[in-house]
Amino acid sequence: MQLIFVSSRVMFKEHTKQKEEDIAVCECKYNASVPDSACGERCLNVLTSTECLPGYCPCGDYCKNQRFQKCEYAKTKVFKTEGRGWGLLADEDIKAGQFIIEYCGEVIPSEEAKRRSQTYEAQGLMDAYIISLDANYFVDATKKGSLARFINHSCQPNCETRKWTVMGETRVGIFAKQDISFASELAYDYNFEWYGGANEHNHVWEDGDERYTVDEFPLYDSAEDEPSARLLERMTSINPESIAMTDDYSEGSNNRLASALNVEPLYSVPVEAIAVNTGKSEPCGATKSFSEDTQKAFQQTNPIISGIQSDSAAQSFNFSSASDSKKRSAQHIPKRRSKQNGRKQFDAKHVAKLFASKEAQEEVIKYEELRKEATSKLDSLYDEIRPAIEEHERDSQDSVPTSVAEKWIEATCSKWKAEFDLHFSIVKNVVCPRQSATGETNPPEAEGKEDPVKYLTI
Ligand SMILES: C[S@@+](CC[C@H](N)C(=O)[O-])C[C@H]1O[C@@H](n2cnc3c(N)ncnc32)[C@H](O)[C@@H]1O
Repeated sequence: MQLIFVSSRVMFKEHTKQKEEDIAVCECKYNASVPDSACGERCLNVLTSTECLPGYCPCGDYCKNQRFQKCEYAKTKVFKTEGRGWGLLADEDIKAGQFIIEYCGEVIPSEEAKRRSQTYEAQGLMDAYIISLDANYFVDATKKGSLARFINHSCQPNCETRKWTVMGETRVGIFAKQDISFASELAYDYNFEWYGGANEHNHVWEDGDERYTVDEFPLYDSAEDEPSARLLERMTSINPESIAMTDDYSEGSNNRLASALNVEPLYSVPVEAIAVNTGKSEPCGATKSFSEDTQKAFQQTNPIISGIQSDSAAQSFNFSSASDSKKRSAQHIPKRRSKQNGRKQFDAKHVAKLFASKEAQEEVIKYEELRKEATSKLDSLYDEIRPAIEEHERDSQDSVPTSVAEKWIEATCSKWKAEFDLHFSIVKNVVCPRQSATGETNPPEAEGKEDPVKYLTI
């Protein structure tokens, strides 16, 4: 399996041989009477989520810190769930913290992930199998992957994803969050609650897609990080379109089944060998079907699973993987900003002149000023927090400090609000025109006799 995994990397990403001086060598000494001595919890490499390299670890063959390399997986089995397509269950008792399986697939750069996600979406594939790996790469388990691709989402998961450095490269593993008993369904939190719903704009694949208005919008990682009700209220009231959800989720199940059967596993388990547990109801309750909203949110997004939860993310905000493709790349941030700046703008002063009433003109100009102010505040805030964002890029971590993310949300919301107010004011004055002093509803001197109504489409 490892070989295939590596070869799949070669398709898009050269496997770079680690330089000798970059290899992390721990200081453990194997002691037969202390089993944990050979790279257990206190091993320096384990503490930094880095696997020891065979031939370099002082504990030699006793080293216990090569789980990805040696594919030390727990026993698992694919089964048919009710309403969630295929799922994966524990085929033995699993201990809390235990490495269960690596999330294998084709390692592809973000541009390729973007292209594929669009293709899968166009093909009607509703299941999401693409997850972010690091700043620039994604793992696509749609066509080739390990059994980890069958693990479903749960908001009360018994597993979690963790990133490890193995031979100098980042890899993603599924780990038990708690003791898991035999026959329990495995599940982790896809962490997408902000992905497909209110933050559908984080589906930022389309460079030319002007539907989405927010750049570098930090996402919340866990319940502890929930934004204040005030912010949420502002976000949803300002951009109601972004939470509009459509489509019926149930249609996805056929595609799910087809895709499960078409899968080309990297794993050596033939698909026919998959145990199909049709008669059984949900084995453990760890995974519930998505709520209606979540299902719709899922369907609305392209097939990309949201970000991998990093160990350190507990008190931090998390960028979603979908948005990661752009957000995480240092080159992308300025590019996106210039795109944002180059977005079709309109001249509010010119629009204001089209109104007959002085009050209407003043109101539009006032809101235009407020919009400019909010935009420039957001721009200067960007410069202020840029080091933190870039640090995040370098680390390839999923998190930026909460304080930075909060500031960003606040400023972004203010900008949204200012834009909304401006647009609202124009629409209101077009729909309910105030009369000018001369009793006219349109300005006699309107340049070129433009129709103000056309600005409604701006
Ligand atoms: C990584 S796949 C998981 C395996 C998938 N169930 C299958 O049959 O191949 C992710 C997809 O499974 C479905 N899924 C995952 N968790 C779910 C849940 N709790 N309820 C409903 N569908 C779920 C969604 O379609 C999602 O895009």
